[in-house]
Amino acid sequence: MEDKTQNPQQQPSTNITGISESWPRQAWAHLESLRRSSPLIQCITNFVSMDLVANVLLAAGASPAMIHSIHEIPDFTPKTHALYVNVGTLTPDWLPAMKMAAQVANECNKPWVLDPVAAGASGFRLNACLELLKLRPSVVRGNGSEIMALFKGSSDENSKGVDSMHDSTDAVEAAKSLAQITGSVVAVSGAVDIVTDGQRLVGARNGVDMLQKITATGCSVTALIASFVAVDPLRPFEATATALSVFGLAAEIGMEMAKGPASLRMHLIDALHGLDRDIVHRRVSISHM
Ligand SMILES: Nc1ncnc2c1ncn2[C@@H]1O[C@H](COP(=O)(O)OP(=O)(O)O)[C@@H](O)[C@H]1O
Ligand SMILES: Cc1ncsc1CCOP(=O)(O)O
Ligand SMILES: [Mg+2]
Repeated sequence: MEDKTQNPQQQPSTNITGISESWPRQAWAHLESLRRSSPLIQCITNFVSMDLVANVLLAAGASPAMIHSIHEIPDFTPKTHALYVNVGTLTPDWLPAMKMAAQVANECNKPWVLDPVAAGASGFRLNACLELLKLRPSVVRGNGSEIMALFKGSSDENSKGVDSMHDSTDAVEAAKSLAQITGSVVAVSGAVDIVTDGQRLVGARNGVDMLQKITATGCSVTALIASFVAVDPLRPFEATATALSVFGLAAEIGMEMAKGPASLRMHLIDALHGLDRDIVHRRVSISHM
Protein backbone atom coordinates (compact mmCIF):
# COMPACT_ATOMS: atom_id res chain seq x y z
CA MET A 1 0.00 0.00 0.00
CA GLU A 2 1.31 3.46 -0.85
CA ASP A 3 2.29 5.82 1.95
CA LYS A 4 0.12 8.92 1.81
CA THR A 5 1.84 10.61 4.73
CA GLN A 6 4.83 11.78 2.71
CA ASN A 7 4.79 15.40 1.68
CA PRO A 8 6.57 15.51 -1.69
CA GLN A 9 7.62 18.87 -3.04
CA GLN A 10 4.45 20.64 -4.00
CA GLN A 11 4.58 22.67 -7.15
CA PRO A 12 2.36 25.71 -7.42
CA SER A 13 -0.61 26.11 -9.71
CA THR A 14 -2.13 29.39 -10.87
CA ASN A 15 -5.20 30.82 -9.16
CA ILE A 16 -8.22 32.57 -10.63
CA THR A 17 -6.23 35.78 -11.19
CA GLY A 18 -3.43 33.92 -12.95
CA ILE A 19 -1.13 34.35 -9.96
CA SER A 20 0.89 31.30 -9.02
CA GLU A 21 -0.27 29.98 -5.66
CA SER A 22 0.66 26.83 -3.73
CA TRP A 23 -1.82 23.97 -3.51
CA PRO A 24 -2.30 24.30 0.26
CA ARG A 25 -3.16 27.98 -0.16
CA GLN A 26 -5.63 27.17 -2.92
CA ALA A 27 -7.20 24.49 -0.73
CA TRP A 28 -7.71 26.99 2.07
CA ALA A 29 -9.07 29.61 -0.36
CA HIS A 30 -11.63 27.10 -1.63
CA LEU A 31 -12.68 26.00 1.85
CA GLU A 32 -12.94 29.58 3.09
CA SER A 33 -14.99 30.55 0.07
CA LEU A 34 -17.27 27.55 0.63
CA ARG A 35 -17.83 28.51 4.28
CA ARG A 36 -18.46 32.13 3.33
CA SER A 37 -20.87 31.57 0.44
CA SER A 38 -22.51 28.26 1.47
CA PRO A 39 -23.41 27.16 -2.08
CA LEU A 40 -26.62 25.20 -2.65
CA ILE A 41 -25.75 21.73 -3.94
CA GLN A 42 -28.50 19.61 -5.50
CA CYS A 43 -27.73 15.94 -4.84
CA ILE A 44 -29.32 13.16 -6.85
CA THR A 45 -27.58 10.37 -5.02
CA ASN A 46 -28.07 6.80 -3.88
CA PHE A 47 -30.08 5.78 -0.81
CA VAL A 48 -26.99 4.43 0.99
CA SER A 49 -25.12 7.71 0.77
CA MET A 50 -27.76 10.37 1.36
CA ASP A 51 -27.09 10.88 5.06
CA LEU A 52 -23.27 10.95 4.89
CA VAL A 53 -23.23 13.12 1.76
CA ALA A 54 -25.53 15.71 3.37
CA ASN A 55 -23.53 15.74 6.60
CA VAL A 56 -20.17 16.04 4.84
CA LEU A 57 -21.47 18.96 2.77
CA LEU A 58 -22.87 20.69 5.86
CA ALA A 59 -19.64 20.18 7.81
CA ALA A 60 -17.66 21.70 4.95
CA GLY A 61 -19.97 24.75 4.79
CA ALA A 62 -22.21 23.93 1.81
CA SER A 63 -26.00 23.60 1.75
CA PRO A 64 -27.14 20.18 0.47
CA ALA A 65 -30.59 19.36 -0.94
CA MET A 66 -31.53 15.79 -1.87
CA ILE A 67 -34.14 16.76 -4.44
CA HIS A 68 -34.53 14.31 -7.29
CA SER A 69 -38.11 14.27 -8.55
CA ILE A 70 -38.42 14.97 -12.25
CA HIS A 71 -41.36 17.24 -11.33
CA GLU A 72 -39.14 19.56 -9.30
CA ILE A 73 -36.05 19.82 -11.47
CA PRO A 74 -37.26 22.65 -13.79
CA ASP A 75 -38.02 24.83 -10.74
CA PHE A 76 -35.20 23.81 -8.46
CA THR A 77 -32.06 23.09 -10.49
CA PRO A 78 -31.74 26.70 -11.80
CA LYS A 79 -31.60 27.93 -8.17
CA THR A 80 -28.62 25.73 -7.25
CA HIS A 81 -24.89 26.47 -7.48
CA ALA A 82 -23.91 22.95 -8.54
CA LEU A 83 -25.51 19.58 -9.23
CA TYR A 84 -24.21 16.22 -8.01
CA VAL A 85 -25.37 13.03 -9.78
CA ASN A 86 -24.55 9.58 -8.36
CA VAL A 87 -25.82 6.33 -9.91
CA GLY A 88 -25.25 4.11 -6.85
CA THR A 89 -28.78 2.72 -6.52
CA LEU A 90 -29.85 3.37 -10.09
CA THR A 91 -33.17 2.09 -11.46
CA PRO A 92 -34.70 2.96 -14.85
CA ASP A 93 -37.07 5.49 -13.30
CA TRP A 94 -34.21 7.57 -11.82
CA LEU A 95 -32.27 8.03 -15.03
CA PRO A 96 -34.61 10.57 -16.72
CA ALA A 97 -34.39 12.85 -13.67
CA MET A 98 -30.60 12.63 -13.68
CA LYS A 99 -30.42 13.48 -17.37
CA MET A 100 -32.95 16.29 -17.09
CA ALA A 101 -31.10 17.84 -14.15
CA ALA A 102 -27.79 17.67 -16.03
CA GLN A 103 -29.38 19.31 -19.05
CA VAL A 104 -30.94 22.09 -16.97
CA ALA A 105 -27.60 22.63 -15.18
CA ASN A 106 -25.88 22.95 -18.55
CA GLU A 107 -28.52 25.40 -19.84
CA CYS A 108 -28.13 27.51 -16.68
CA ASN A 109 -24.33 27.35 -16.81
CA LYS A 110 -24.08 25.52 -13.49
CA PRO A 111 -21.33 22.95 -12.96
CA TRP A 112 -22.35 19.35 -12.44
CA VAL A 113 -20.36 16.38 -11.20
CA LEU A 114 -20.85 12.66 -11.84
CA ASP A 115 -20.07 9.70 -9.56
CA PRO A 116 -20.29 6.54 -11.74
CA VAL A 117 -20.71 4.09 -8.85
CA ALA A 118 -20.06 0.48 -9.93
CA ALA A 119 -20.00 1.55 -13.60
CA GLY A 120 -18.72 -1.87 -14.73
CA ALA A 121 -21.22 -3.94 -12.72
CA SER A 122 -23.84 -4.28 -15.49
CA GLY A 123 -24.60 -3.22 -19.03
CA PHE A 124 -27.56 -1.12 -17.85
CA ARG A 125 -25.43 0.83 -15.40
CA LEU A 126 -22.57 1.30 -17.82
CA ASN A 127 -24.85 2.58 -20.59
CA ALA A 128 -26.52 4.97 -18.16
CA CYS A 129 -23.12 6.34 -17.13
CA LEU A 130 -22.05 6.71 -20.76
CA GLU A 131 -25.30 8.60 -21.53
CA LEU A 132 -24.65 10.90 -18.57
CA LEU A 133 -21.05 11.42 -19.69
CA LYS A 134 -22.36 12.71 -23.03
CA LEU A 135 -24.03 15.51 -21.05
CA ARG A 136 -20.58 16.89 -20.26
CA PRO A 137 -20.12 16.85 -16.49
CA SER A 138 -17.48 19.29 -15.24
CA VAL A 139 -15.94 16.45 -13.23
CA VAL A 140 -16.22 12.66 -13.07
CA ARG A 141 -14.85 10.99 -9.89
CA GLY A 142 -14.69 7.25 -9.54
CA ASN A 143 -12.45 4.53 -8.16
CA GLY A 144 -9.93 2.79 -10.43
CA SER A 145 -12.30 0.08 -11.68
CA GLU A 146 -15.11 2.56 -12.41
CA ILE A 147 -12.90 4.88 -14.45
CA MET A 148 -11.41 1.94 -16.37
CA ALA A 149 -14.89 0.58 -17.17
CA LEU A 150 -16.01 3.98 -18.48
CA PHE A 151 -12.92 4.28 -20.65
CA LYS A 152 -13.26 0.73 -22.04
CA GLY A 153 -17.00 1.23 -22.54
CA SER A 154 -17.76 -2.32 -21.45
CA SER A 155 -19.00 -3.90 -18.24
CA ASP A 156 -16.53 -6.03 -16.30
CA GLU A 157 -17.27 -9.70 -15.66
CA ASN A 158 -14.98 -9.58 -12.61
CA SER A 159 -16.69 -6.49 -11.17
CA LYS A 160 -16.87 -6.35 -7.37
CA GLY A 161 -19.74 -3.87 -7.50
CA VAL A 162 -19.08 -0.58 -5.72
CA ASP A 163 -15.57 -1.56 -4.57
CA SER A 164 -12.50 -1.23 -6.75
CA MET A 165 -10.47 -4.14 -8.08
CA HIS A 166 -7.72 -1.72 -9.14
CA ASP A 167 -5.38 0.85 -7.63
CA SER A 168 -5.94 4.43 -8.74
CA THR A 169 -2.52 4.37 -10.44
CA ASP A 170 -3.71 1.51 -12.71
CA ALA A 171 -6.23 3.94 -14.18
CA VAL A 172 -3.94 6.88 -15.01
CA GLU A 173 -3.94 6.35 -18.77
CA ALA A 174 -7.69 5.58 -18.83
CA ALA A 175 -8.36 8.76 -16.83
CA LYS A 176 -6.23 10.92 -19.13
CA SER A 177 -7.82 9.54 -22.28
CA LEU A 178 -11.32 9.81 -20.83
CA ALA A 179 -10.65 13.46 -19.93
CA GLN A 180 -9.40 14.16 -23.44
CA ILE A 181 -12.39 12.46 -25.08
CA THR A 182 -15.09 13.95 -22.84
CA GLY A 183 -13.64 17.35 -21.89
CA SER A 184 -14.44 16.57 -18.24
CA VAL A 185 -11.92 16.64 -15.42
CA VAL A 186 -11.44 13.02 -14.34
CA ALA A 187 -10.51 12.03 -10.78
CA VAL A 188 -9.58 8.53 -9.62
CA SER A 189 -9.64 7.93 -5.88
CA GLY A 190 -7.44 5.50 -4.02
CA ALA A 191 -4.26 5.52 -1.96
CA VAL A 192 -3.25 8.45 -4.14
CA ASP A 193 -6.14 10.45 -5.58
CA ILE A 194 -5.38 11.27 -9.20
CA VAL A 195 -6.82 14.27 -11.03
CA THR A 196 -6.40 15.04 -14.72
CA ASP A 197 -7.88 17.35 -17.32
CA GLY A 198 -6.23 15.35 -20.08
CA GLN A 199 -3.08 17.48 -20.01
CA ARG A 200 -2.23 18.15 -16.39
CA LEU A 201 -2.00 15.35 -13.82
CA VAL A 202 -1.73 15.75 -10.05
CA GLY A 203 -1.83 13.36 -7.12
CA ALA A 204 -3.52 14.24 -3.82
CA ARG A 205 -1.93 12.23 -1.04
CA ASN A 206 -4.03 12.95 2.03
CA GLY A 207 -6.29 10.24 3.44
CA VAL A 208 -6.37 7.04 5.48
CA ASP A 209 -7.04 3.53 4.21
CA MET A 210 -9.83 2.99 6.78
CA LEU A 211 -12.00 5.27 4.59
CA GLN A 212 -12.58 2.16 2.49
CA LYS A 213 -14.34 0.54 5.47
CA ILE A 214 -17.02 3.26 5.64
CA THR A 215 -19.72 3.10 3.00
CA ALA A 216 -20.31 6.23 0.91
CA THR A 217 -16.99 7.96 1.56
CA GLY A 218 -16.41 7.92 -2.21
CA CYS A 219 -19.91 9.35 -2.77
CA SER A 220 -19.21 12.01 -0.13
CA VAL A 221 -15.89 13.12 -1.56
CA THR A 222 -17.52 13.46 -5.00
CA ALA A 223 -20.22 15.65 -3.44
CA LEU A 224 -17.48 17.71 -1.79
CA ILE A 225 -15.88 18.12 -5.22
CA ALA A 226 -19.20 19.49 -6.51
CA SER A 227 -19.23 22.05 -3.70
CA PHE A 228 -15.64 23.12 -4.36
CA VAL A 229 -16.38 23.45 -8.09
CA ALA A 230 -19.43 25.55 -7.16
CA VAL A 231 -17.14 28.17 -5.61
CA ASP A 232 -14.52 28.04 -8.39
CA PRO A 233 -16.48 26.95 -11.48
CA LEU A 234 -13.91 28.09 -14.00
CA ARG A 235 -11.19 25.93 -12.44
CA PRO A 236 -12.67 22.45 -11.95
CA PHE A 237 -9.23 20.80 -12.11
CA GLU A 238 -7.92 22.80 -9.15
CA ALA A 239 -11.19 22.55 -7.19
CA THR A 240 -11.26 18.77 -7.62
CA ALA A 241 -7.69 18.31 -6.38
CA THR A 242 -8.19 20.54 -3.33
CA ALA A 243 -11.53 18.91 -2.42
CA LEU A 244 -9.97 15.42 -2.49
CA SER A 245 -7.07 16.61 -0.39
CA VAL A 246 -9.24 18.44 2.17
CA PHE A 247 -11.45 15.35 2.59
CA GLY A 248 -8.37 13.16 3.06
CA LEU A 249 -6.92 15.61 5.57
CA ALA A 250 -10.13 15.60 7.61
CA ALA A 251 -9.91 11.78 7.63
CA GLU A 252 -6.28 11.92 8.84
CA ILE A 253 -7.26 14.19 11.73
CA GLY A 254 -10.38 12.13 12.48
CA MET A 255 -8.26 8.97 12.54
CA GLU A 256 -6.21 10.40 15.42
CA MET A 257 -9.33 10.02 17.60
CA ALA A 258 -11.13 7.09 15.93
CA LYS A 259 -11.28 3.54 17.25
CA GLY A 260 -12.63 2.03 14.03
CA PRO A 261 -14.81 2.82 10.98
CA ALA A 262 -17.90 3.92 12.93
CA SER A 263 -16.07 6.47 15.05
CA LEU A 264 -13.96 7.58 12.08
CA ARG A 265 -17.22 8.47 10.31
CA MET A 266 -18.11 10.75 13.23
CA HIS A 267 -14.63 12.23 13.73
CA LEU A 268 -14.21 12.83 9.99
CA ILE A 269 -17.29 15.07 10.01
CA ASP A 270 -16.08 16.90 13.12
CA ALA A 271 -12.58 17.33 11.66
CA LEU A 272 -13.92 18.69 8.37
CA HIS A 273 -15.99 21.22 10.30
CA GLY A 274 -12.99 22.25 12.41
CA LEU A 275 -10.26 22.56 9.76
CA ASP A 276 -8.33 25.80 10.12
CA ARG A 277 -5.93 27.69 7.90
CA ASP A 278 -2.80 26.59 9.72
CA ILE A 279 -3.49 22.87 9.42
CA VAL A 280 -4.62 23.16 5.78
CA HIS A 281 -1.48 25.12 4.89
CA ARG A 282 0.75 22.62 6.69
CA ARG A 283 -0.81 19.33 5.68
CA VAL A 284 -2.55 19.53 2.29
CA SER A 285 -0.40 17.37 0.02
CA ILE A 286 -0.91 17.73 -3.73
CA SER A 287 1.84 17.38 -6.29
CA HIS A 288 2.28 17.02 -10.03
CA MET A 289 2.81 13.47 -11.22
N1 LIG B 1 -5.69 2.96 0.31
C1 LIG B 1 -6.15 4.16 0.67
N2 LIG B 1 -5.43 4.95 1.49
C2 LIG B 1 -5.90 6.15 1.85
N3 LIG B 1 -7.07 6.69 1.44
C3 LIG B 1 -7.83 5.95 0.60
C4 LIG B 1 -7.41 4.65 0.17
N4 LIG B 1 -8.37 4.17 -0.67
C5 LIG B 1 -9.33 5.10 -0.74
N5 LIG B 1 -9.01 6.17 0.00
C6 LIG B 1 -9.80 7.38 0.18
O1 LIG B 1 -11.14 6.97 0.46
C7 LIG B 1 -12.08 7.86 -0.16
C8 LIG B 1 -13.03 7.05 -1.04
O2 LIG B 1 -12.28 6.54 -2.10
P1 LIG B 1 -12.58 5.12 -2.75
O3 LIG B 1 -12.66 4.08 -1.70
O4 LIG B 1 -11.56 4.91 -3.82
O5 LIG B 1 -13.98 5.43 -3.43
P2 LIG B 1 -15.22 4.49 -3.62
O6 LIG B 1 -15.81 4.38 -2.24
O7 LIG B 1 -16.10 5.22 -4.56
O8 LIG B 1 -14.71 3.18 -4.15
C9 LIG B 1 -11.24 8.88 -0.93
O9 LIG B 1 -11.14 10.05 -0.15
C10 LIG B 1 -9.88 8.21 -1.08
O10 LIG B 1 -8.81 9.14 -1.09
C1 LIG C 1 -22.94 -0.02 -0.97
C2 LIG C 1 -23.62 0.68 -2.08
N1 LIG C 1 -24.46 0.03 -2.92
C3 LIG C 1 -24.99 0.81 -3.85
S1 LIG C 1 -24.49 2.39 -3.73
C4 LIG C 1 -23.51 2.05 -2.39
C5 LIG C 1 -22.66 3.06 -1.73
C6 LIG C 1 -21.34 3.16 -2.40
O1 LIG C 1 -20.58 4.18 -1.83
P1 LIG C 1 -19.07 4.41 -2.20
O2 LIG C 1 -18.95 4.37 -3.69
O3 LIG C 1 -18.79 5.75 -1.67
O4 LIG C 1 -18.29 3.32 -1.54
MG1 LIG D 1 -17.96 4.93 -5.15
